[in-house]
Amino acid sequence: MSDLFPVRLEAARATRRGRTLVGPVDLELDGAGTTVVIGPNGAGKTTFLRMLHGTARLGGGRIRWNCTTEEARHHQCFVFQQPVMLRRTVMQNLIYPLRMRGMSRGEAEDRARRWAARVGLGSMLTRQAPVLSGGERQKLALARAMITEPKLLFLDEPCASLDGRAMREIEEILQEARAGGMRLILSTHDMGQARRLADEVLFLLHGWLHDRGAGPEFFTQPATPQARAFLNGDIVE
Ligand SMILES: Nc1ncnc2c1ncn2[C@@H]1O[C@H](COP(=O)(O)OP(=O)(O)OP(=O)(O)O)[C@@H](O)[C@H]1O
Repeated sequence: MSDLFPVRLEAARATRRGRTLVGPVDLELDGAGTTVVIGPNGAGKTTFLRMLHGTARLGGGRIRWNCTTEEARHHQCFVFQQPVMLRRTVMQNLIYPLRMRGMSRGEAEDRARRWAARVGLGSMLTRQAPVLSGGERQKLALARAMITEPKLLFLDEPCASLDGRAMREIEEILQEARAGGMRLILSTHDMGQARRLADEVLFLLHGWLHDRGAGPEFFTQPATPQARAFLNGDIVE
């Protein structure tokens, strides 16, 4: 299997009913670290992630992975802001993607136990997923995505419904995954989280990639006045 990266977006546009929601975007992303996508409400962060993942309609331009699109999709997972759960137990939710990939039940259950413990759901394996709290569901969604060891993980506002402690736990898991070589692309409204996690920042505004920078520098020296205003907490129009 060739690596997924670099991935190149060439005038890529996400459209819906003839309307451009994001783009055109020209961008090359390489294969290491964490890219954090920020921007005001409605700027297009979710749509941008979905366009890269292949679940938002590409209305123009191209996205070229360093392998076939099929291979690239096979090695990536997406954690949605409102995770969709099977109406089954935590254990069944965790083993499902592994069983789909042909893993034996015993091996899948072992791995599910390890991951449940890792995200703090070790005592909830027999609980029905729909009765979990928002934060627990978010952790289950993360574990269910990471359990398949994707090379690339998209996360849309992964900590939106979490308290401080849960957020720290999730960030630790993400940092570990990154250290282990998993490529992360995530959106967040939380600038503290963006600073803690970002190797690279993409700033979107009105569907445009407005600014881009390496993590630490972006936060101290954003290139555009709009990004500066956004980081200052001003209203950006
Ligand atoms: N399915 C859809 N149909 C029509 N318009 C859509 C659809 N999904 C998103 N949009 C529009 O596309 C634009 C970008 O939305 P998107 O959810 O990607 O932004 P966002 O930056 O993730 O927003 P937020 O921070 O509020 O989650 C918005 O104007 C939104 O209303």
